[in-house]
Order: sequence, then structure tokens, then C-alpha cells
Amino acid sequence: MKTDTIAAISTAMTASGIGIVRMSGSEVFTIIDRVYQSKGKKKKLSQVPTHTIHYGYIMDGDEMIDEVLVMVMRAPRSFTSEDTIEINCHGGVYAMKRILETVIKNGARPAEPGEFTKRAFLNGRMDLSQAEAVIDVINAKNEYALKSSVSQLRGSVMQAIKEIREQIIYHIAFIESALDDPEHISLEGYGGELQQVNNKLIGKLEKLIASSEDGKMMKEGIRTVIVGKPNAGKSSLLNVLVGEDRAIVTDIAGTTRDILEETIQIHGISLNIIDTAGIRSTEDVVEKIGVSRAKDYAKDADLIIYVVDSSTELDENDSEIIEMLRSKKAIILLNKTDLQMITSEEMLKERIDKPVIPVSAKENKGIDLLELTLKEMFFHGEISFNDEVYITNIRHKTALADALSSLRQVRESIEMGMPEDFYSIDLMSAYEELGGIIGESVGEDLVNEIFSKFCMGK
Ligand SMILES: Nc1nc2c(c(=O)[nH]1)N(C=O)[C@@H](CNc1ccc(C(=O)N[C@@H](CCC(=O)O)C(=O)O)cc1)CN2
Ligand SMILES: Nc1nc2c(ncn2[C@@H]2O[C@H](COP(=O)(O)OP(=O)(O)OP(=O)(O)O)[C@@H](O)[C@H]2O)c(=O)[nH]1
Ligand SMILES: [K+]
Repeated sequence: MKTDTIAAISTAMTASGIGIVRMSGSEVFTIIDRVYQSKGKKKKLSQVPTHTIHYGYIMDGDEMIDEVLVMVMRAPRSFTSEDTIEINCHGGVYAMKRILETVIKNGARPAEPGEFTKRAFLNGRMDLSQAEAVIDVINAKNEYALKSSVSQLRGSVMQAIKEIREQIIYHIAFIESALDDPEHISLEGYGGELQQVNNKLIGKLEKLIASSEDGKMMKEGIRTVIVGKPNAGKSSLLNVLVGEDRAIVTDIAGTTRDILEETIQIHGISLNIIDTAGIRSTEDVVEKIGVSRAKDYAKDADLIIYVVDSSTELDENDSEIIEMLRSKKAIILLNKTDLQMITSEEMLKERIDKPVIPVSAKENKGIDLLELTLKEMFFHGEISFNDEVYITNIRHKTALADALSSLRQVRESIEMGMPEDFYSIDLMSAYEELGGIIGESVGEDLVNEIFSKFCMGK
């Protein structure tokens, strides 16, 4: 099949050690033969075997642009399943752009964002859930996000969906053939049998949908607000937490309001700590801004970390904060335990049923217990990737929910003793809704929308 040849810079558009210009399509060999020159000037890359690497130069006519290594991958043994060439050049922005320009001048066209992966999908190398995992791998910011997206990339979601669909289609086929041929295939007692299977499938869908809670936390991190009276040690604690994994700390300047979101990693779990410039710079957090302001920030949070100075007494400000915590997931960090204790763990536990962790920001103590508590609170104590499939994609979750309601409809129809063709209508809806996840009979608009969110060159 003839396809036009696409080209893009696949590495970041900043100066770096090495840059990659990638090409895929029917004409890559014609194009590379025009622009590549080997050291001895004899070698034609159209003649070399697949998965080989070649040293040489990229030429724009007589002009040498850069010294490069070129990788050759022949169809169908490539990421896109098409003939693919990757030019590894020096990672200067200008050098990369010049090479891209040259291959375009010689017959390639600029790729759209995500177009390489889109081709991999359209050529059947991966299903839609795997293609979507590619972007999740790129965006993964912690260990669990990476693990769950690589597992999806390797087909875990696709596999789970396919197994469920196979069972559904089997029963649709059975009902249809029995209805076509009532003399030979009896539907006597079939409702009861289908009900059992259907209940199992409902259970599976429910489990997958439930996994999306964990999945979302893994992928996006836990939205966290730190509250506490002035001088409780919030900044000190944040510094200690940040210090846990300094290399992966990121500062993301918020686009709305003056919110600063800082992501910290606690053994692979991301906490997106929402901090406000306003609150930070005010001397008297609780008094001046009031609990109501803190409540505003806490409203959308997945977690509130309440820092208490154990060397002082609890006062009415603490009482207000404690009230605010009741309806939320919250962890109390009892700080400054290196000092003489006035407020104890027990005193807090009497007032509210939330985990209290004694810590000392000064001496860097108690942070491990925080990690365990987080795991318990958000991941039911364990995060395993052995047989578990995590749904991290909202599109998948929506499709699963739609399929679930179709299967519940089947259950109801069986309970009400409706005729069998009613079952097969709803089974078919579930089948199709699940098919959307893996990209079966999805519209072109949806496919375009999904891939348009990818980066350039992917
Ligand atoms: N340079 C480079 N690095 C990359 C990619 C890429 O496209 N280029 N990838 C893009 O995301 C990822 C790797 N994904 C890839 C998937 C399949 C094939 C491939 O050539 N598959 C062949 C050969 C397999 C084999 O020889 O065993 C095949 O499956 O037939 C290459 C990369 C990450 N790193
Ligand atoms: N002894 C001891 N002192 C601590 C500890 N944690 C923080 N401090 C001290 O307490 C004071 C206040 O700490 P901060 O981290 O600035 O407190 P904060 O809650 O951010 O204060 P505001 O920014 O005013 O809200 C500083 O002098 C810290 O050095 C601790 O664990 N032990
Ligand atoms: K301070």
C-alpha cells in the first residue's frame, strides 16, 4: 500500500546531545538516498538490510548539513509498520530543523502530532488503548503512572476488554442462531445460564471501573493541600518531603489564580501539593485568611495534610480545621516531636478519627510512616501490577460504565422473563461500547481527536 511519507523531529525542540528526525512511509528510501551520503559516498540506504545503523552525512544538494547516524527499519518491522528511517543528528534546534526541511524538500511532508502512532494504530500494530498508552508513558511522572501505562501499552487493557467481548459475542451468536433455528437449538432454561455469565461480566466491569479511582491517583497524583497554623512547620515539612526525591521535583506555575503546584514523590506516589502564594506570604494564616479560604482550596483536594505543632496547645483555630477535615481524606502530621510534647497523638485521636503521624521536620523523622499511610488510604495498602488492570483513561471508564448499564439491562430483562431477542440487543450494545475502547468501529473524528493530543514526532 502506498502512503505519503511523513517526517518530524521526534526529540524535544531544545538543544540537547542528540536529536532524531523520523520519517515513515512509502518514499523514505527514495528520500534518504537523495540526502544521505556515506563516508565512501557509495552506500545507498535503499539497499541495506532492516534494523541496521549507518554513519554518514545529510546533504542539502552539495551542502553538508550534519554528521549523522541513520537507522533503517523496513516494513512491517517498525513502530508504524511502514518503512521507517530515523536520522540521529546533533541535537541543536537549528540542525534538526535544517534536516527536517531538507527531507521535506526531497519529498516528505510534515507529520501531524501523533501521526506516527496513528499509523501504528491504523496499520493494526496496536489497538486504540495501546496507542493511548503511548501518550501516558510520555506523560508519566511517577513510578506507578509509568508502570500502569507501560502495562497498557503492552496490551493489558486490550486483553481484559477482548476477553469480556468474546463471551458477550458468544452469547449473542447463540441467541441469534437459536432464534433462527428453533427446531434444533432450544432456549429452554437459557435465561438462567445467561444470567450467571452476565453477573460475572457485570462483576468484571465493576472491578475495572473501580480500578479507575486508583488509576487516576497513579496517573495524575493526589491533589493535596497542606493546612495548619502559622509556624506549625508546614514549609519545613514540605522541604523535607521535597528532599526525599529532589531530582524529580517539578515546579508548575499555575495558569489560573496564583496557585503554585509542586509535585513531590513519596516512593512512587505523587502528591500534587497545592500551595498559594497568598497563603504562604501571610503571617497569620488562619486568622487573616480564615478557615473559609483554606476550605476553598481543600474542597477539590483528594487529601488534606494537617500539620500540628506538638509543642503548643490546640486552640479554636485547630478546632475549626479539625471540623473541616471530618468529611475529607486527611492525615495529621504531629510535628516537632523532638521538642517537649504538649499536644499528644492521643489528644488528637480523641477529637477526630484520622491517622495521626508523629514527625519531626527538623530531624527528618516519621516520613516512612506517611508513605505507608498514603498507600493504605489511596491504594488499599497495595499496588500490584501482577494480574491487576488499572483503568487510567476517562474515555475507557465512560465506555465501561455504558457497557455496564447495558449488561444491567440484560439482567433486568432476564429477571422479567422478556423474550430472548431483548437480551441480544443489550448484549450487542455492551459489545459495541467495549469495542470503542480498543478502537473497533470508532469514528474518524474520535481517532483524530485522540491523536491530536500527542506531541509532535510521536
Ligand atoms: N529511536 C526510537 N526509539 C524508540 C521508539 C522509536 O520509534 N524510535 N519507540 C516508539 O515509540 C519506542 C520503541 N517502540 C518500538 C516498537 C517497535 C519497533 C520495531 O521496529 N519493531 C519491529 C522489530 C522488532 C524486532 O526486531 O524484534 C517489529 O515489531 O516487527 C521499534 C520501536 C521507544 N523508543
Ligand atoms: N524543633 C523543631 N522545630 C521545627 C520543626 N519543624 C519546623 N520547625 C521550626 O518551626 C518554625 C516554623 O517553621 P515553618 O516551616 O516556617 O512553619 P510554617 O508552618 O510554614 O509557618 P508559616 O509559613 O508561618 O505558616 C521554624 O523556626 C522551623 O525551624 C521540628 O520538627 N522541630
Ligand atoms: K514560615
